[in-house]
Amino acid sequence: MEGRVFVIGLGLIGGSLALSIKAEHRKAIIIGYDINEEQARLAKMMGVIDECTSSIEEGAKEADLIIISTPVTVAEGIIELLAQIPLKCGVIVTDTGSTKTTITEKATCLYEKGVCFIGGHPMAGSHKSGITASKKILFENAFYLFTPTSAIEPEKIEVLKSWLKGTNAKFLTVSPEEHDYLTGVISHFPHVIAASLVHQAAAAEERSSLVGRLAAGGFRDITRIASSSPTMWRDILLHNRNVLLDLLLEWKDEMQRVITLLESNDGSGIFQYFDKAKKFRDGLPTKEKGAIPAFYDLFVDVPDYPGSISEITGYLAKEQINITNIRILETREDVYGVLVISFQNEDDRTRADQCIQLYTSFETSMG
Ligand SMILES: NC(=O)C1=CN([C@@H]2O[C@H](COP(=O)(O)OP(=O)(O)OC[C@H]3O[C@@H](n4cnc5c(N)ncnc54)[C@H](O)[C@@H]3O)[C@@H](O)[C@H]2O)C=CC1
Ligand SMILES: O=C(O)C(=O)Cc1ccc(O)cc1
Repeated sequence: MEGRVFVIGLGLIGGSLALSIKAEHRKAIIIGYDINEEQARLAKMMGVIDECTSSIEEGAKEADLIIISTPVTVAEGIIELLAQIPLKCGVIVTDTGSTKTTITEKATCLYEKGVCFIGGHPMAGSHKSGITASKKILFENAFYLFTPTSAIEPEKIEVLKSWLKGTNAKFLTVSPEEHDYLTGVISHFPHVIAASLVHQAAAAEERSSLVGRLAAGGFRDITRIASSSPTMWRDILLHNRNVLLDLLLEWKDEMQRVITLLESNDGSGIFQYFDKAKKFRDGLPTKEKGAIPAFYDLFVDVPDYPGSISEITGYLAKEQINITNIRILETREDVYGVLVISFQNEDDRTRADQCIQLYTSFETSMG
């Protein structure tokens, strides 16, 4: 497709979308704006956008597609601003916010002006933020949810999907309310819990300084999302307040059940509690990319690890398999270390597993 795409908010998501749009639509011109001039300067320097603009008014007026990829409460103000300035006839405005009900309500001011707004949420990302974390393949195989109102013509949704084809995401349409409930359960609430686990460990560290050292492995992994942007998550919580308040009350009941099981020394009840959770979790799809990116980790038992690491990375490089992270778990220092190698996707992990098995005699597992 040809035309002008205006991206407002040049962070992880805005940058990644700009890259995937440009990859698919070579002739499109991508214009970017960020309140943080350094982000905008970097975006231009990295070739993520073709041009920078110094105001939303300037960037918006000739745009065929406007993508708002700022924190959600900021997006509300930008929608209001867009409703007050001249826009090109036929323009499509979309956003990438993690919440949809408030934003869709806010966008009424655009519909009233005859401007098409289609709420969007590419459900992939990272705990990292900023333009430097952006990448073209971020949304590959991820769900991309749209929340158009009934007033939106289906052809407009098709045009938006064509613009976003290069994301290689799986497009789905849901209502804004269903969106906020689903993401509340599988994304927003887990972020609250991850932060609360970290708070608990931080408080425990007052009692024993060993907490931090022992938390380095598994605990650090399961609380990774607590390292996400506090600004972004504050805004998400404020937008999805009602869903989260309900979920927190349900969680309190859930914790009360565990307290009761423990107080009554109910071994069979405790077993059931874990067994039911295990069965549900084991039944979750492994090949789908959910809202919270999975860890595509490969565990390799490595004796005498300094030499083994370069050997393994050498084989992976030879097969052109990209590694996103690598670390050692020192379980039994004297005999073995466990090398944990993280990959971008399932395919890379499977290839890496086959590669290591082909070239070495190290034991591997998917964890
Ligand atoms: N981080 C993630 O994993 C995901 C985030 N989202 C949503 O996408 C949106 C963007 O998130 P990220 O890219 O991760 O955040 P980010 O922090 O990487 O980027 C946001 C950018 O917006 C800019 N910004 C803030 N106020 C602005 C304003 N008034 N005008 C112009 N630019 C402004 C910031 O300077 C920053 O560069 C958020 O609404 C978030 O909820 C959606 C999917 C995944
Ligand atoms: O980094 C993670 O695990 C995330 O949770 C990424 C994420 C953040 C916000 C979204 O709306 C969707 C995905």
